[in-house]
Amino acid sequence: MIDLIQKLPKAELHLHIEGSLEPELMFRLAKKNQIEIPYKDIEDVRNAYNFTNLQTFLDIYYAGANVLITKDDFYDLTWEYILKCVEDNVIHTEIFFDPQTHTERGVPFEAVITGIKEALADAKEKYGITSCIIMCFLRHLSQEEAFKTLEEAMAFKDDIIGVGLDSSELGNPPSKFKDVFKTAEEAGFKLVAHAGEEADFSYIYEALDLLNINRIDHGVQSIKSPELMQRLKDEQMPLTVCPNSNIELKVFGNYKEHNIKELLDYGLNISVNSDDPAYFKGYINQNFINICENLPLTEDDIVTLVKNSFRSSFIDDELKATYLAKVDLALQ
Ligand code: HPA
Ligand SMILES: [Zn+2]
Repeated sequence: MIDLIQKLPKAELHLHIEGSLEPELMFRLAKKNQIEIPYKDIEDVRNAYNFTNLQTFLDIYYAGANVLITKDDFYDLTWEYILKCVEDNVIHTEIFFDPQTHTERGVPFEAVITGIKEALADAKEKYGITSCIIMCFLRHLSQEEAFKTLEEAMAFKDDIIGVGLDSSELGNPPSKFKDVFKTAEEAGFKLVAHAGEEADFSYIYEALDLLNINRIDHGVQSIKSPELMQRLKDEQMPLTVCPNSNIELKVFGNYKEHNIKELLDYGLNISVNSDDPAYFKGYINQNFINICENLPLTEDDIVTLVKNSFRSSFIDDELKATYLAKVDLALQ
């Protein structure tokens, strides 16, 4: 099974670039930029990555992002993630970034997007890896602030395929961002949102009905509503599931309790993703390995999960067909 996971080309659809900041790079950038971080060494960092829920993770994740200052820092961050894509056979990736985490600290929007974009252009040239960029609004901030961020993003519209919604879910429902998502939709952005990660399935209904999203990030709480399950199946609405994240943030007690096999068996459009791999003990292949070792997934299930990742991506139909053919070729 591990062989199969390794050899299949994959797409990743749920990856926060700030969540791919490995402790080694964090230390290097902290030193270069003279930013204080609350860790004495790498082991100290790893010990701190012991989360009890989403918020305890986010506090540490935002603190880590403070070391990112210049365009080159964002380039290096993105390039290191690309090297992991090469290792794990990810041939297409749709990455999230959180501009407000950086602009709030005085880092220009342009430095963030340009650093990411240049690394992705080099990834295409050197490795043939294709990519898109999705800008997320921080849901613990106001809709007004999201509107300001959207306005800033308009200067880089050609570089950003869609908008998303992340950060502290509980108490910040999709309805809070209804107007800004409508404006983003009218401007031609694709729409995604984290929903039903920690909060109940009513957040998934809101994301579908009020934000009109194209994909749900996480969505694992949908299992609590038979009616929602039927709808997600009928619409083949993609759910970008992140197993390691769900275990590290205690959404499920352990891998054996994860519901990905049930969601898949029901007929939902599920893909596997790494979310914040530097914080959650592994990149995409490790996510596949962890679920395979703990759940009765078959080889056909793995192929379905991988094919779903391409089917649910924002690439055009021709490239989708090319990539799906590559999956079939790898199976021969
Ligand atoms: O899993 C997540 N959920 C919400 N916000 C996030 N920001 C990074 N990762 C996450
Ligand atoms: Zn996420």
